Amino acid sequence: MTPHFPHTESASAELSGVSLAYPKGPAVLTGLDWQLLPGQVVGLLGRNGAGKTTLLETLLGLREPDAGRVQLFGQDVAALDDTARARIGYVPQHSDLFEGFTPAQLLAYFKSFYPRWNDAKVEGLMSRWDIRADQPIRKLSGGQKQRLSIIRALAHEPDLLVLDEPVASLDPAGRRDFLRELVGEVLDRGATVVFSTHILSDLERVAFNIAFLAQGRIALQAPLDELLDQVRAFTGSVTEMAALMGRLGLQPLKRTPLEAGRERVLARLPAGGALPGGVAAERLNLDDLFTELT
Ligand SMILES: Nc1ncnc2c1ncn2[C@@H]1O[C@H](COP(=O)(O)OP(=O)(O)OP(=O)(O)O)[C@@H](O)[C@H]1O
Repeated sequence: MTPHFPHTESASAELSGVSLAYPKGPAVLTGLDWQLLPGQVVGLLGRNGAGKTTLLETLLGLREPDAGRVQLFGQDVAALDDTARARIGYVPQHSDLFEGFTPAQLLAYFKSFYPRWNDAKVEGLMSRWDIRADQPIRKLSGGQKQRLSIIRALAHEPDLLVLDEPVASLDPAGRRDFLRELVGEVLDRGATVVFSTHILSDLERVAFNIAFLAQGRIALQAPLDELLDQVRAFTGSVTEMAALMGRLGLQPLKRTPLEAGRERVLARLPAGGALPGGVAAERLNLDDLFTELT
């Protein structure tokens, strides 16, 4: 189920024509367009090195693109005012928490920066996620540090929450609880949550939007249940495939040449669209989609 929020609200994040290459390095983002709306939970999928971290850092204004425009809450990311800044929460892939602080000291420190801070939420999560507030952070396990970093990012109730591989060091129970919390954020307040992950099964638990990053662009973004329902693989000769795509009015998402002049074409049927009789097509699961689209 996709929650609906008023259309008048502007995108939480909007990237247009964003390109970025590292000095002497590869082109990572190549004319990328992306829009994140209030009320969306978006899982960002891409292979190792596809540029997920680079994309999230660029979205947050931590990296300056070579070309294109990044706007958060309708403001240019390079010139965000303090109010807009306070609406962002970020959990980097490797959090640098102050190891000598206790969690209580760390949270008190961050609290001082934000006009809004939900103490009840912090206390609830600290006890549910089993983090002692009064021992030095360096004594926490990797998973506990990651949870603390997530609590820090949720505490000021951000309208845009960006998490880079947040579940990597959480155990399966921790991941499930964490995902529930994320979805709660969205349903409660219409926040936007975007996170990168490699763990496909996590995405299957909740009706997330999935964005596939490949060749420097968002190849496709849609609610997972729609993708599983609508994306099909067709196989036939190149001429048959071209005729079929034309007849059905479909845009190929991916074409893979096969032997003997045949090809496999991935395309997305329109919502509620049915295939005409006699046309065979294969459904894909999330693993297949990941392999084909990233
Ligand atoms: N600081 C940097 N300088 C030069 N090249 C970089 C830098 N950071 C990343 N890269 C390169 O840019 C590409 C994208 O890296 P990035 O970390 O954004 O990918 P990713 O999708 O997050 O990868 P992973 O899933 O492995 O975390 C890679 O080829 C990487 O080697």
